[in-house]
Amino acid sequence: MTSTTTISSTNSGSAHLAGARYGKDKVRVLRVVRGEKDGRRWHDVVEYNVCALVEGEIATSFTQADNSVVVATDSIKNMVYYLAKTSPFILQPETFALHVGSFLLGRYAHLSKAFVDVEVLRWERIAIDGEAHGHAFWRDGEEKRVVKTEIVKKEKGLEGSVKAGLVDLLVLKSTGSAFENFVRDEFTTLIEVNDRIFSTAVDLEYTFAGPVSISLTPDGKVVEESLTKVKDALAFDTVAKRAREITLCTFAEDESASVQATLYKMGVTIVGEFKQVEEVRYALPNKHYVPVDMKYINIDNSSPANAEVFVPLAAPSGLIRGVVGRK
Ligand SMILES: O=c1[nH]c(=O)c2[nH]c(=O)[nH]c2[nH]1
Repeated sequence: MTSTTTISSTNSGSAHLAGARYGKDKVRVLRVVRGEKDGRRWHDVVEYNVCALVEGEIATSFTQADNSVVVATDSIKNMVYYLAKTSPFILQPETFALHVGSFLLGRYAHLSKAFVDVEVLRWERIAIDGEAHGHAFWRDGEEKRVVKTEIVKKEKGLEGSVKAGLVDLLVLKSTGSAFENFVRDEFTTLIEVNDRIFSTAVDLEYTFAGPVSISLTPDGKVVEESLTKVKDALAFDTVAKRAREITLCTFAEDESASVQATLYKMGVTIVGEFKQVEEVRYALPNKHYVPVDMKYINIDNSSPANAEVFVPLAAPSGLIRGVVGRK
């Protein structure tokens, strides 16, 4: 049996377009900034995955097949490349994201909001005899720095809000972690341990206080000085570096009573150190490593003191989320 479906503008009933946003995702770009240091080549490279979406007076492109309001996603991609070449902020992902969004809104009167996310891939300088190389890099793991921006058109200029953080920072400690005194009832099979492996893939997001203002010239050009001001005021790179250090240091040093308790300490430290950070959010999967039961060969590999051989459990994993805000 064959069936056909007819879609016409008359059969929408009480349905309506409740939201509309579009753009280009996974715009992959590597930028080289060539320079010199002490008479030798000194290059900076960044590799970004950019997602740039817009909202505005675009409803008719959905409801009436009206493409006259559509800036092609292909053109949005080309604008990302254009700014990767020309933006003075290309090496600073938060400001670059704000620049891309502001550029789109400044250029097109019918667009009112932009959502620009950037993932930063880790290219670290290769060290030769302890000295950083000028133009050779290695991929230092799959961890990514992430940036999420929202730019909104206001009567005068633009307002931006910024969240940033990191994902997939894999960590493991072989002691200094316990889990005791939890609820015990007929569903409890887990034994209490005062020493266990703690491993997680850190997903961290911090929200900057805002919104920040970004200026446009009367003909819609982004005033770069206004972006410089935002960059300097919020110190994006310092926060990124310290938030990562605080996460690693707290993870390593804390005598952890639980993932929950360690997460809270990390968040409190970041909020305490940076007044421009309003909120810190972590999602920490508890990547379980289970001691192998070796009773079959009369070996104790299970008690915390003797557990040395472990099996990583891919699934299930715990998942602990927490948000630390400012009072
Ligand atoms: O740190 C932990 N928190 C939990 O909530 C939990 N639940 C569990 O089974 N193991 C753990 N570990």
